[in-house]
Amino acid sequence: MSERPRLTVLSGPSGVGKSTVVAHMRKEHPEVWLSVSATTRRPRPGEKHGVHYFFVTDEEMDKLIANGELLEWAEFAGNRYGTPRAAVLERLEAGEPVLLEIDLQGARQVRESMADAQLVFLAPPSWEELVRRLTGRGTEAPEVIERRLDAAKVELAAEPEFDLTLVNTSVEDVARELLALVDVV
Ligand SMILES: Nc1ncnc2c1ncn2[C@@H]1O[C@H](COP(=O)(O)OP(=O)(O)OP(=O)(O)O)[C@@H](O)[C@H]1O
Ligand SMILES: Nc1nc2c(ncn2[C@@H]2O[C@H](COP(=O)(O)O)[C@@H](O)[C@H]2O)c(=O)[nH]1
Repeated sequence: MSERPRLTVLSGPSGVGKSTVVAHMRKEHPEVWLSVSATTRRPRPGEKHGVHYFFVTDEEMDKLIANGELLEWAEFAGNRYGTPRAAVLERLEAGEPVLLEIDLQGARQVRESMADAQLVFLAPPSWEELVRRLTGRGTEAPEVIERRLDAAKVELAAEPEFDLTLVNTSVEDVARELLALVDVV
C-alpha cells in the first residue's frame, strides 16, 4: 500500500500555467482524475460545461454553499469557485487519487479539513514571465488582469505554506514531476 498522499492540490498564481501542465499530464495519463469545479465565471471560448467547469449562476452557487455541497470555495478576482465535495469523497473512498487545481484560499481550506493532503505550489520563472503569460493568454480584460496580478502578489508570498514548489519553466518537465507526485499506479 502506498504511503503517498491521495489528495494533491495544485495551486499558484493566475497565468502561471496550472491548466496547461495538468492538460499535458492528462493527455499522456488520462487516468489522473481532476476535480471539475463550479464557478460563477462566464465560459471562455472553447470551455465546456461539465468538462472545464460547471458554470453556475450566483443563485446556484449560493445554494451549493448553503447546502454544504462544496469541499472548499473562494471568491477570486470577482467570481466564485468551489470544489464539489461528493465526487472528491467518492474517489477517495474508492482509494483513487484526486487532483484539485484551485487558488490559495481553497488550498488553505483543504489543508484545514484534510491534514494529509499534499499541497503543491506552481511558481513562474519570474514575475515578468507571469505577466507575459497572463497577458498573452488573451482571455481577460486589462482590469481583470490587474486584479489577477494583485492576487498573484499575495499568492507568491504564500509559497512557504506549501509542501513543495515546482517552477514552470518547461511544461513537459513540470508535468512529469507532477505525475510522480500524484499517486497514480
Ligand atoms: N512553461 C510555459 N512556458 C511558456 N508558456 C506557458 C508555460 N506554461 C503555460 N504557458 C502559457 O501561459 C498561459 C497561462 O497558462 P494557463 O492558462 O495554463 O495558466 P493557469 O495557471 O491555469 O491560469 P488560471 O489560474 O488563470 O486559470 C497560457 O497561454 C499557456 O499557454
Ligand atoms: N478555491 C478554488 N479556486 C479555484 C477552483 N477552481 C478554479 N480555481 C482557481 O481560480 C482561479 C481562476 O481560475 P480561472 O479558470 O478563472 O482562470 C485559478 O487560480 C484557479 O486555480 C475551485 O474550485 N476552488
